[in-house]
Amino acid sequence: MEEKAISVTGLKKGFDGNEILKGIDFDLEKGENLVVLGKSGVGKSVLIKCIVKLIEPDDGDIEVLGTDIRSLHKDDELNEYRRKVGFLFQGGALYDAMTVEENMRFPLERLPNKPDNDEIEKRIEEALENVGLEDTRKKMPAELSGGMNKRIALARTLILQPQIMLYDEPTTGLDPATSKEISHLILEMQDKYKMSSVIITHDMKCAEITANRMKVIKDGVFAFEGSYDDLSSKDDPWLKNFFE
Ligand SMILES: Nc1ncnc2c1ncn2[C@@H]1O[C@H](COP(=O)(O)OP(=O)(O)OP(=O)(O)O)[C@@H](O)[C@H]1O
Repeated sequence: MEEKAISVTGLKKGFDGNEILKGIDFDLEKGENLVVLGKSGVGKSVLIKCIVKLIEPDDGDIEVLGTDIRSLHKDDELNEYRRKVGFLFQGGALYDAMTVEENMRFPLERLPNKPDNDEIEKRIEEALENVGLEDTRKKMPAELSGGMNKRIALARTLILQPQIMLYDEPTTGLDPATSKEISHLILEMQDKYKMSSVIITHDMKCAEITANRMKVIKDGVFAFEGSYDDLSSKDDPWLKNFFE
C-alpha cells in the first residue's frame, strides 16, 4: 500500500475533562490539499497541534510519512520532524525586530547542515520570488501590510522545503481580495513543490480555491467528507450554514 503523507486513527484529546476531539480518523494522500472545516472552538487547531507534537493526544495513532510520531522524543528528532512538516499558524508571526531578509535567513542558519552563503542567498531569493515580494528584503514587518506579512511568513516556512504543510486559518484577518491571493498562492506552492497540505479554514472561498477534498468536524468527529461541489450541494441544514 502506498505510504500516506498523514494517517490519523482514533485521535482523542480533551482538556479538564471536556473531550474536544472524540475519535478523529483521516488520511492525507501525498500531493493532496485537504481542507478541514469546522465551527469555532471545535478543535481544529488542537488537531494540528497534535500532528506537530505541540500537544500530546489522549488516545489514537498519528503516522506521518510512515513514522509513528510517538517514537520521536529527542530534540534533534523533533527538529528534523518539524522541518518535514511546516506549519503556518493564525498569527503567522514574523520576528518584529528583524528585517524580512533576516526573518528568512533565521531558519536556514539553524539547520544542522547549514547551507553555504550562496545557497542561503539563492533560497531567500527564490522564496521571496515565490510570494512576489522580492523588493521587501530590507523592510521591517511593521512596514508591510497584513497580507504581505502572511506571504512572507509562508515563504519563511517554505524555505525549509517541507514535504507537508499545515495551515491554520491562513486567510483570517485579511480582506477578500488578499484572502483570494493567499489561497491561490497555497495552490501554486502545492503544485510547484508537490506538497501535501492540511488547510484549516472557515473561509469558504479559500476552501473552494484550495481543496482537493474537504472534511468537516462536528461534535469532535468528522461528520462530512467530499469535494467542495459535493458538500455545497448537500441538503443537510447544519452543513448548508457554512455555504451561505
Ligand atoms: N492548551 C489548552 N488548554 C485548555 N484548553 C484548550 C487548549 N487548547 C485548546 N483548548 C480548548 O479546546 C477547544 C478547541 O480549541 P481550538 O483552538 O482547536 O478551536 P478551533 O476549532 O481551532 O477554533 P477557531 O476556529 O476559533 O480557531 C477550545 O474550547 C479551547 O479553549
